Amino acid sequence: MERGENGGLKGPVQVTAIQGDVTQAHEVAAAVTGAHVVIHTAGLVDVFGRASPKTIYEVNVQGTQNVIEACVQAGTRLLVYTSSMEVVGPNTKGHPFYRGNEDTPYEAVHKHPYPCSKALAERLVLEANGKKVRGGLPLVTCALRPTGIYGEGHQIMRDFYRQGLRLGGRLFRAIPASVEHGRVYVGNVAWMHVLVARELEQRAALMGGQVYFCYDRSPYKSYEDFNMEFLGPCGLRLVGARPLLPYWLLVLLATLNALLQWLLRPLLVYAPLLNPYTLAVANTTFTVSTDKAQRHFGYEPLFSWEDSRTRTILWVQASEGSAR
Ligand SMILES: NC(=O)C1=CN([C@@H]2O[C@H](COP(=O)(O)OP(=O)(O)OC[C@H]3O[C@@H](n4cnc5c(N)ncnc54)[C@H](O)[C@@H]3O)[C@@H](O)[C@H]2O)C=CC1
Ligand SMILES: C[C@@H](CO)CCC[C@@H](C)[C@H]1CC[C@H]2[C@@H]3[C@H](O)CC4=CC(=O)CC[C@]4(C)[C@H]3CC[C@]12C
Repeated sequence: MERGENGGLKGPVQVTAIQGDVTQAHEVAAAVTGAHVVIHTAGLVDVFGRASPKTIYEVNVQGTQNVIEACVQAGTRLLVYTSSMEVVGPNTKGHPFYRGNEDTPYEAVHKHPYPCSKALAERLVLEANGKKVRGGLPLVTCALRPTGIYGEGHQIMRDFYRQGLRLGGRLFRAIPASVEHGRVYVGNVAWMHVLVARELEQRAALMGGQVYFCYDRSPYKSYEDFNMEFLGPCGLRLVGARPLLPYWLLVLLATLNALLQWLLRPLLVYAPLLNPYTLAVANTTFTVSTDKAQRHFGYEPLFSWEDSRTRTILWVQASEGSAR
């Protein structure tokens, strides 16, 4: 094997897939045994009410506890956790987080099961830093907090695309263009995980117990305007310079959806995109501006904004066939 541009090994890599459920401690233990470093990215991402709060807790919190325990038992010293911007905010009060970094003071108050579970899991991971693993050496942990991830495989983007096609090539603006969202390309999120996994052992004193936002050079835009960077070249247009519906009406619709979800629960899972939580997140500015990952372990985005955009557009276009 030879060395690539970034100093990493280049060439064929052997991967062994082991399927398992993070809520089952023995399955996690079997997967972790013999590993030098663990990247724990499994999670139940549900802000739509598809899964129960109990299931979200079991997967995201209990599952993470199982991963930590497995590292301790197996003597695995290095653990990288995929956390989320959601452990910080937007909070229930709708306070904007504008160009914030890892040290920006912010009142992180949550009620929704998903951010609550991610916050609890992140705390478990950070508190486990320094814990003795089998053999007596200390565990070194850190948590990465991606902002909204986009790229190939982004299901919500595909849903918006299909909805736009059904509406004759149009989407209707619901959120003011002035509400900005931090977004990060999936390839850069993955790259940051690889770098952390590579550097954590050598830089344990600096990186152990730390959190890092996952960021790149994707532009700050509203959720809808950002999606149009990809959906526009695929033939859709966003109608309205301002939201077409007044905010109070969106709140009413979101509340009705939540009520319907509750009423229909015994019969079926009604989980539309719009609910009071997703509306609040979409309608609150949350943007990150930091260089902590660059300072601590030399992170630079592997994919430029232009590459990330092109790759995502190609993926949306490729999904067109299956959309009709
Ligand atoms: N999608 C986003 O915008 C963001 C996601 N994240 C985090 O990134 C991670 C990956 O999320 P996505 O790729 O978006 O979601 P995803 O749903 O595509 O991936 C989650 C993965 O976890 C696996 N998983 C779920 N329950 C499991 C269980 N009980 N045992 C083992 N594996 C299980 C799923 O099979 C899936 O492969 C999650 O931890 C999520 O919280 C963080 C910030 C933003
Ligand atoms: C009101 C609608 C009008 O078009 C738009 C609704 C969009 C929402 C479904 C999304 C807006 C913001 C998204 C969340 C954000 O990117 C942060 C996230 C981080 C995570 O860790 C998981 C996913 C998510 C909560 C993401 C989910 C979808 C939105 C709420």
